[in-house]
Amino acid sequence: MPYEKTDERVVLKHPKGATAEILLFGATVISWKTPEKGGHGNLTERLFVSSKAALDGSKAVRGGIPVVFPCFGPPEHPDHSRLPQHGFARNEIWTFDSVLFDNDTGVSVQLTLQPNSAIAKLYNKKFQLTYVVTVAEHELSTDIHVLNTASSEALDFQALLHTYVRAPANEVSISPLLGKFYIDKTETQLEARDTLKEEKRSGVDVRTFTDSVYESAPPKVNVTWPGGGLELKLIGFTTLTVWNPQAEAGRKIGDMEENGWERFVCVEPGYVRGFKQLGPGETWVGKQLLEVV
Ligand SMILES: O=P(O)(O)OC[C@H]1O[C@@H](O)[C@H](O)[C@@H](O)[C@@H]1O
Repeated sequence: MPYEKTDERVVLKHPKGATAEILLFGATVISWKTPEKGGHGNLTERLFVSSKAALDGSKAVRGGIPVVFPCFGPPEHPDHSRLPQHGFARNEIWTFDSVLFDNDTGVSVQLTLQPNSAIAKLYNKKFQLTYVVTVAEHELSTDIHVLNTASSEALDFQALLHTYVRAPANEVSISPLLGKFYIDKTETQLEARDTLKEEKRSGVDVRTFTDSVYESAPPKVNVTWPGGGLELKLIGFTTLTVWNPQAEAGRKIGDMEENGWERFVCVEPGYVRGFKQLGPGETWVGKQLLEVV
C-alpha cells in the first residue's frame, strides 16, 4: 500500500523508505522522514513538531507545515477582518480527495478545502483550495492551488506554507538572501516595522529572535548546518519568511516544548506582501519542493 488512511490522517510511503504524514486537520504535514543520501536504511525526521503541540484539532499544530490562508499574521484586508492570525485553513478539516500517482518517482495525494458553515460565519468569499503532497526518496513537495469559484467577484488573499525545518537553530545558515529587502517583524515600533531593511549577511542565522519577511524570494533557498541541510525550491511564491522566536519570544508560546526553539527554523515560502488578486474562475499555484542535501 503506497498510503494508509484513517479518519484523521494519511501516511504516504515511498518504496525507497521515505514517509510523510498528513493530518486532515489543517492538511498539516506533521512528519516527513527520509533515508540519508547515500546512506542505508535508517530514516531521519526532517520536520519539527513540538511535543506540546495539540494534534486533536483543538488548535493549529505547533510544527510540521501548517497552511496559512487567506491572511498572514493579523488580518489587514477588510475581507479578512473577522479571521484569526494566519487565517482559517490551518484550523479546518480538509477532505482527502484522491491519490494522484503512486510509483517509484513518488507517492502523491490531493486534499481539498471549500467554504463550510463555520468558515462562512467569518469569511463569505468563494474559493477552493487544493493541496498536493508528494513524497519521493529524498524529497517532499507541497503545492497549494487557490481557485476563485465566484462568478463575478475578485478574491484577494495571502498564502504561505509555515515549514518548521528540524535543525540545530543556533548553527543554521540560510542563503542566498544577501541584498534582499525585508520587513523586520521583531521591531516593536510601527514605523521601524514598516521600513524595509537590506540583508547584509551572505548566510542568515537565527541566533537571535528572528521574524523577517523577505521580498523577491529567490527560487532556490539553502538551509544548511554542520552535517546537514535542505534545499527549498519555490515556484509562484514571492516572499520568504524566516522565523525563530528564540527564548525571548519562545517562552511565551504555550504549546512550545521546553527549549523547542533550539530545534527548528521556520522557512516559509509565501505570497504575503500585499494580496494576490484572482478574477472569477482564475487559479494561483504556489509550490514548495524540499530536498535533502
Ligand atoms: O503562533 P503562530 O500564530 O503559529 O505564529 C508563529 C509565527 O509565524 C510566523 O510566520 C510569523 O512571521 C510570526 O510573526 C509568528 O509569530
